[in-house]
Amino acid sequence: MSHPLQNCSLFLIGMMGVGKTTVGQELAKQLNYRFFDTDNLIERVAGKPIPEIFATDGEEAFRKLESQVLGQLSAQTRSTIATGGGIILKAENWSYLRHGIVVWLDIPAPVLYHRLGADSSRPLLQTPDPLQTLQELCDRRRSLYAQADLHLTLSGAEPPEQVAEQILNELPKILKPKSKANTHLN
Ligand SMILES: Nc1ncnc2c1ncn2[C@@H]1O[C@H](COP(=O)(O)OP(=O)(O)OP(=O)(O)O)[C@@H](O)[C@H]1O
Ligand SMILES: O=C(O)C1=C[C@@H](O)[C@@H](O)[C@H](O)C1
Ligand SMILES: [Mg+2]
Repeated sequence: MSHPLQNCSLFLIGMMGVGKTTVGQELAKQLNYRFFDTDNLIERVAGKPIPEIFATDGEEAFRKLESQVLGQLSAQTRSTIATGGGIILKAENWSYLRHGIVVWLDIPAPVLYHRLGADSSRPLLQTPDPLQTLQELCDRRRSLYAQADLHLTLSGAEPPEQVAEQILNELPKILKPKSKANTHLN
């Protein structure tokens, strides 16, 4: 039976710690899709971990690599792609994200803080008050994340399998009305 996705790729966006990597892997398993992670590919291209890229080359250089990696991935079909939390910052990146369906995972900042704990692999959170930084980043980025095709508001208590199922259940709602709406327009 063909899935309504029709081989289209899924891009997961959202703040660091929302579970883009974890849920992306689960979705790939359920859909029999390939899985890619921009953060992981950036580290492979640069030959060093993200905190080191930020420390030695700067955020600007990281963002450049991020766009390059996303541009290459946008040519892929049948893939779930976990993106970095800041992928939504550049307009250029949206032209790549629009090659697939964009899903925003949205979890309150305090839950993200609890999840990430003392994880030092997120350079933007190396501040005196990481919870406040997370909250400010969430607030500043909200209108950009909101450009996604699908918005999942989660409490953070849902296991990854359930989040993946919820995405798959909601996809037909955003895929079908599009063609129906077009028919109504004629
Ligand atoms: N649904 C979930 N329930 C509980 N814990 C989760 C869930 N999803 C992810 N986690 C945990 O939260 C942490 C962050 O998850 P993950 O790395 O998938 O987030 P991310 O969105 O990819 O973050 P980043 O943008 O920094 O790459 C991990 O420790 C992961 O095991
Ligand atoms: O939110 C962000 O800007 C980031 C999130 C991570 O996924 C990494 O891409 C990097 O740490 C930057
Ligand atoms: Mg990730």
